Amino acid sequence: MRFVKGHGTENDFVILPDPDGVLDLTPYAVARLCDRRAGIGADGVLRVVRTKAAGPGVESDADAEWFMDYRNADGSLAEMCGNGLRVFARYLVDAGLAAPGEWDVATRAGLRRVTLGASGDVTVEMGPARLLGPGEASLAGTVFQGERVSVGNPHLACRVDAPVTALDLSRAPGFDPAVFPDGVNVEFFRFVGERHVEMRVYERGSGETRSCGTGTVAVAATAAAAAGTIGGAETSDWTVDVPGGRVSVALDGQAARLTGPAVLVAEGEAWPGWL
Ligand SMILES: N[C@@H](CCC[C@H](N)C(=O)O)C(=O)O
Repeated sequence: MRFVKGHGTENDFVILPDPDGVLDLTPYAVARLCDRRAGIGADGVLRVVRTKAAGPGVESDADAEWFMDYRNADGSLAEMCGNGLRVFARYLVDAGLAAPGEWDVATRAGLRRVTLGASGDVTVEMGPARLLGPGEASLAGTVFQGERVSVGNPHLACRVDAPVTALDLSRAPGFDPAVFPDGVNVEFFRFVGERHVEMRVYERGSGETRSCGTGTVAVAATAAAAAGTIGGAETSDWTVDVPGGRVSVALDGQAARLTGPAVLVAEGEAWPGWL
């Protein structure tokens, strides 16, 4: 099994080229690949498959040649992955499977437009960030109030006043499964300047990661609402600092564009029989 390793602001992925959809990618295989001691190590897997070969549940006539089949490190499926999509697009261009420019990628959350050159940052149209009202999560006995946000996948963006480095994210935040029946990605963010926030995230299915693209959009939308710059015609550009680097989020009403790096670091072959 051939693989490529890449990351977007240190949210890292094992990329599995599978253009014709022949791989039997079980949750067990994903978890083994993502294992940082016994496997290759990653926050998730990006299977690169032609939309028409992607199988049940994916519209084969979708107006996109490629489907991003994203899996969390524990093997679970997720609807969307913003950092993963930048890395996915960079892989397609570097591998000669797509030309630099603008085109759509199919995801479980629908089509997402990517824009990229032959090198450099990648921009992704993230679709709407829907603010769904208040919610809460607990961390080491402390309850944090936040905003529930859908960016295709579920988020809870909690504003804090202290530096986010002070938080203990070694354990999963607690939440009410009746409020989040499909689980939730929990972000903690703090304003550090005008339209500038820092955040940390505990991802559903992957644990604490060094960045989460959909999470940065959830945070920017929540921060913009707190600052009174969302919901109207007004646009706002946000800088989001994460442990793995920095991304920008441009908001226009509910629409969001995420821009940031996408880096491919290695390619290889899984040892025959290992999985
Ligand atoms: N890291 C991703 C989000 C991956 C999916 C998430 N863990 C979920 O289960 O919804 C990103 O960059 O958006």
